[in-house]
Amino acid sequence: MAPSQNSLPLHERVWRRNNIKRVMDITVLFFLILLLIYRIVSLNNYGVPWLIAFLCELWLTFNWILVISTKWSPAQSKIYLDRLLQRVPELPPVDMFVTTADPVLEPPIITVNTVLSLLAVDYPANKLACYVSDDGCSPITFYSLVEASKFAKLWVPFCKKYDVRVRAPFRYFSDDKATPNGKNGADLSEFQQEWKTIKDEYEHLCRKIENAVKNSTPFDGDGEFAVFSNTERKNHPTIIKVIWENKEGLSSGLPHLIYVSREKRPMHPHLYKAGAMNVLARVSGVMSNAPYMLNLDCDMFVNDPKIVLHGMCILLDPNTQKEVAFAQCPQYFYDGLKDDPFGNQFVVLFRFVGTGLGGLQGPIYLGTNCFHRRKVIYGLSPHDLENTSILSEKELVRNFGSSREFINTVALALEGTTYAPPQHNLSNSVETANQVAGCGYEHGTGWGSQVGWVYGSTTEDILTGMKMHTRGWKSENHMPDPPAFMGSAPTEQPNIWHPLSVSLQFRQCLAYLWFYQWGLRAVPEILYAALLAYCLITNSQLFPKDTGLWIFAAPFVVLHLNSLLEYFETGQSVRAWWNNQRMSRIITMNAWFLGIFSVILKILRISEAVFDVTQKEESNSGDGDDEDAGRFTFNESPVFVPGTTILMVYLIVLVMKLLGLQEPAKNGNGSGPGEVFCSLYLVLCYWPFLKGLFGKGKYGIPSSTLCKAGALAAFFVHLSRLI
Ligand SMILES: O=c1ccn([C@@H]2O[C@H](COP(=O)(O)OP(=O)(O)O[C@H]3O[C@H](CO)[C@@H](O)[C@H](O)[C@H]3O)[C@@H](O)[C@H]2O)c(=O)[nH]1
Ligand SMILES: [Mn+2]
Repeated sequence: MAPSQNSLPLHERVWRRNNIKRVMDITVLFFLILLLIYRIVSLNNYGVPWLIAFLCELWLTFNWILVISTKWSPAQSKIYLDRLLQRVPELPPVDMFVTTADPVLEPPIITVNTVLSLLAVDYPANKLACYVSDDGCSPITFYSLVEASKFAKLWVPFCKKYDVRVRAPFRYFSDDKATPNGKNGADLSEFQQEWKTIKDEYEHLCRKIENAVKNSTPFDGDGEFAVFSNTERKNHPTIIKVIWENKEGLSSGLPHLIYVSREKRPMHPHLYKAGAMNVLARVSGVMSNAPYMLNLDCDMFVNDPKIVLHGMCILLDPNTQKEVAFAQCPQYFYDGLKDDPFGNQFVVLFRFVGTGLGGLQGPIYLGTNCFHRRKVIYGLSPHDLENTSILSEKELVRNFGSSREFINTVALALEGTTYAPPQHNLSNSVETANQVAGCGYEHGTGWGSQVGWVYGSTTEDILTGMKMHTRGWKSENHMPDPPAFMGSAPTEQPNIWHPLSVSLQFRQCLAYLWFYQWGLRAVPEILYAALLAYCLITNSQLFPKDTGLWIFAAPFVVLHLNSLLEYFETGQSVRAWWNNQRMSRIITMNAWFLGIFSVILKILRISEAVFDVTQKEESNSGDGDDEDAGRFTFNESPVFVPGTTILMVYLIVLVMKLLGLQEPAKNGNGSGPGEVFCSLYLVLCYWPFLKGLFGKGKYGIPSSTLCKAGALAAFFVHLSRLI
């Protein structure tokens, strides 16, 4: 019997065939095991260096097993939008969150674009509310949003009328061609007329915001902005402003827009983004209490206007209601530099590890581009769903805090019986919202541990997602083409010191490090590099010279071929592959290596973690002919010391080898082609540093770094000759 229309799923997991990849992966594993056996068998002849090499290779093999297991059965979700539209008579409300933290590092115009792209999504506007959390407590950000909401009254109808795809105006207008999206059969000249008007309006908006940024104190004591006077970023009361309310509840109108700056007091912990998200959860709870949430960082924008509908296909599917906690879209960046010189695009990572996780319990939560269920954020686990008895009043207060009004909305959200938001207008709930956004509200409650975004790490996203997974929820990948969301690509080289200078808890750190397959690999990688240099200096062997050498060459070749194929499969160039290959060596041996250090310092309580917000840029010039765009820049940060040291050691070693300055080999076992090849490979990886040795200004390695690295390198060479 054919399934009735109503039992057809709204979404499905589609498994990808990947037998060729499996064969390749297993081949690599086979060679790695062969190599380990070879090492053990011949250990007696070579002593300690081979033992260390064996341990490093053991680690690599272990890591590889983890990788294979993650990638083994990739799956992706396929959604059926038409079924959703036919079947679901009433779409549920969705609350959309944007976080921003610093009006300087995160220019308001970027946040404005994120917000505009959200306000313009294809979804009944009376079901949407957009909340912007501003940890910068900036009147300029507020002002920009007020102005943006005025512009939105033109922008949103324009987008919908002409079915504009990219609804972030700075991206839309970066393409100078005024061509409509076709289908609507619109009158071309009418379109061009409107296009021109809207473009002018957008430029006007940009100018207003720029001016506000320039004259930084124009708002003192002035009406709406009075609340911002006498505030400091880290010391101010809660500020909540309803910038726009869709009072008539028009589905074709504009979604609500609410500005939220949570209370900050010097003695209260800031709790970073997780703190901001939890305040957003509560504030939206008392205002619109939508059963679903979408959250975006301020530098992401909607790239597919149907994305909220997509998200609902996954979360409303009757088959997943009891299983899927969240739907995660990848974090792609537009306008990355050609061939990804800094290896920060992660296309291959999302494609292979992302889909791999998609075939397991589901992708990790990336902190942005994600749809959540409110009740899961509130700590519900799948088996609580059967268990209809809802938490007692006392338990609710213990977990969620003492606001009665808020507790009532929590009870509704947990029951999930009704979509209906509280029937009142938003301004009536501002007072309660102020209360639940206070910095003392969470004291003694379950926020940050039992409920909400998890505290204790600035990678709150991974922890929060992990918590849901450990409660038994699944998650789904959603990777439409074109991508659902795009971010402003860091066109600078990544601030490679940043990832681990944040406060990671150790176990969380392990999970995080493993996931990106860098992290702890810094230790064996640095060891291996040191060992190789040592062997060349002392003219001893790390690799066999006879036919045994192929046992080492084979996994090296297959491993590289394997990853090269992944780049081809995702439509990238050899160059992009090599850049990423190189960057992963550099990042591992520099940033992660120092990161491990900082974690150790943190464990020993010697240093406190710091968190800085990543600099965001509004770039829309993707021109690849800017020669310096892909060039590495250096500064005096300690992060460049290990890399410079390694490069210097290898240059010394290669010169020694060339000039025959090595010690005479003991019993004829001198270093040979294997060692030389690997050294050349490493120098090639460090090419940007080599250029840095000769570069000028910010493109050159500063002399203090050169001195430190030089001293370390000389010390290393000397030490190697001693032992
Ligand atoms: O105290 C803070 C710090 C940050 N943010 C916001 O958090 C977001 C992410 O911060 P960003 O500096 O962009 O960090 P990234 O390292 O680029 O972010 C990645 O890593 C974070 C931590 O794992 C995730 O939360 C993000 O979603 C993910 O994009 C931004 O919107 C910030 O405005 C706050 O609201 N309050
Ligand atoms: Mn970011």
